[in-house]
Amino acid sequence: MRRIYTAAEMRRAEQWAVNRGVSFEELMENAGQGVAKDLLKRINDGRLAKPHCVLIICGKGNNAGDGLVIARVLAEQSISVKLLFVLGHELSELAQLNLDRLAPFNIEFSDDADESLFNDEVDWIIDAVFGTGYIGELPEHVARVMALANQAEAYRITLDVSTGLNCDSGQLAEHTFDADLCYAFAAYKPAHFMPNGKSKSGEIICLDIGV
Ligand SMILES: NC(=O)C1=CN([C@@H]2O[C@H](COP(=O)(O)OP(=O)(O)OC[C@H]3O[C@@H](n4cnc5c(N)ncnc54)[C@H](OP(=O)(O)O)[C@@H]3O)[C@@H](O)[C@H]2O)[C@@H](O)CC1
Ligand SMILES: [K+]
Repeated sequence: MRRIYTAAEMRRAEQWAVNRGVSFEELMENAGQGVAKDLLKRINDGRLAKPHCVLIICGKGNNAGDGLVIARVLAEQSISVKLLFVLGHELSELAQLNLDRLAPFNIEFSDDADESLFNDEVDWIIDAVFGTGYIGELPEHVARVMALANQAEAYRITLDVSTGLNCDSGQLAEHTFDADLCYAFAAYKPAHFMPNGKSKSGEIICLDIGV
């Protein structure tokens, strides 16, 4: 059955899962591990080339937390990972926990969205800035980073929803992340089926994360 949840319905479903005994931490781990597993499968069966370098653009909420789980799994596979933080370093508790777990790995961190970060070395860009928690307008400096990501010669992957796209209304900001591949967590979001949202999501895969 195809589930389509708004941001509010998603939060309720996550809370029910937690009430049944799954932790938020496990849900995040399942989300990140699920994405990494699918990406590694695509490398193994030849649908994607193994990347030399993956740039993960992180916000400060749990969407960033998912990205940081993926960073760990890719680093464990000896894939070079760079992290760019665009909303500062005051992260959600779970994002911080997963950032701390990257300490044993040699991962470059930056909060300077310099054009040189988006060079030819980067084969994949993962958008972990905003998911279902995005409200209001896309901050100008984030829009600038998304524009650089969209111009880069890289394969673009987004987590849950493309940054700049409102998952409930389908409203698009200028320079919304233009994904080739989108991983929706637990359920599709309404915008995935709206023309605006479809145009910025690429192939959409819905992953079961235990919700
Ligand atoms: N919950 C769970 O168990 C699981 C959740 N999962 C993942 O979490 C995602 C939802 O996470 P989330 O709720 O933390 O929101 P997210 O999209 O990361 O961003 C919110 C942050 O951005 C900020 N912000 C918002 N709008 C803004 C704006 N216009 N301009 C500037 N800032 C703005 C806002 O900050 P605030 O304004 O509140 O200070 C807040 O800090 C979901 O899509 C899925 O990927 C999975 O791991 C599975 C388990
Ligand atoms: K995202």
